[in-house]
Amino acid sequence: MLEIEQLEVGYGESMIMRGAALQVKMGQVVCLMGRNGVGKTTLLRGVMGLLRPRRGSIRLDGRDITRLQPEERARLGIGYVPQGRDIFPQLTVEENLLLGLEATRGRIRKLPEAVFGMFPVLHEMLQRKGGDLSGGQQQQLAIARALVAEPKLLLLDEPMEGIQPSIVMDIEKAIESLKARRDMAILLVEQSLTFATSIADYYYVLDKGTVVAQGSSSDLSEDQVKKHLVV
Ligand SMILES: Nc1ncnc2c1ncn2[C@@H]1O[C@H](COP(=O)(O)OP(=O)(O)OP(=O)(O)O)[C@@H](O)[C@H]1O
Repeated sequence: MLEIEQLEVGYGESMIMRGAALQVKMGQVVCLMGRNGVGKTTLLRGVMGLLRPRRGSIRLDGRDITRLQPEERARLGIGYVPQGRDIFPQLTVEENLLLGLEATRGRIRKLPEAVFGMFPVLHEMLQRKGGDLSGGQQQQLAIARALVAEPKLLLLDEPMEGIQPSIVMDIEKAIESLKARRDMAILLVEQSLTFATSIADYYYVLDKGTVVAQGSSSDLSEDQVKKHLVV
């Protein structure tokens, strides 16, 4: 459903990704790994259209989206949860979630109940300001805001980073339940070997602007992690 070929993307003249190729199939959870600064976030931003690629192509369900604007990609069903719980602290939880519906341009008008099934705390805190939530709750809100638009491809940038263990478990469960539905593909940046081997189907390791290792997550071994990921 997502096919990236020979992608070159970066900032100004500095190309961070230099020929990355990867695929995510419908129903799969694919884990993007690599040392700090190798360009995992840059790749996700390229897929969302926040950075314009210099070369290469990005296809969604066979359609070339390489030149489309982020809003158009959102409308085609890409949801993006950036690193660092990018929610609006002054708006209520409900208002934050309603903003997530904007991407659908009226296709979905009501917040889907399934999101509250996944993160019940958000239902309890609907009228609270986003800024009053704990870090982990804000991350749940950021994920829920992407989910209300019912994306078919969800991009998650280190959703578990710096979050208390109980909420990490909730987020892992949410990802598992999304995977079980088999109507969504998930591409996420995550460094935890346990997560990669337990929930993800496939992994890619990035280094020096390209993919240096990939395979089925069940084959991901500690040796490979040491070889590619430990500084
Ligand atoms: N706005 C920017 N302008 C210029 N260079 C940038 C910008 N953002 C990131 N970079 C550079 O791009 C490179 C890749 O950064 P990126 O955030 O994609 O890496 P990452 O693999 O996601 O790292 P981390 O795990 O630390 O988040 C880094 O060298 C970084 O300094």
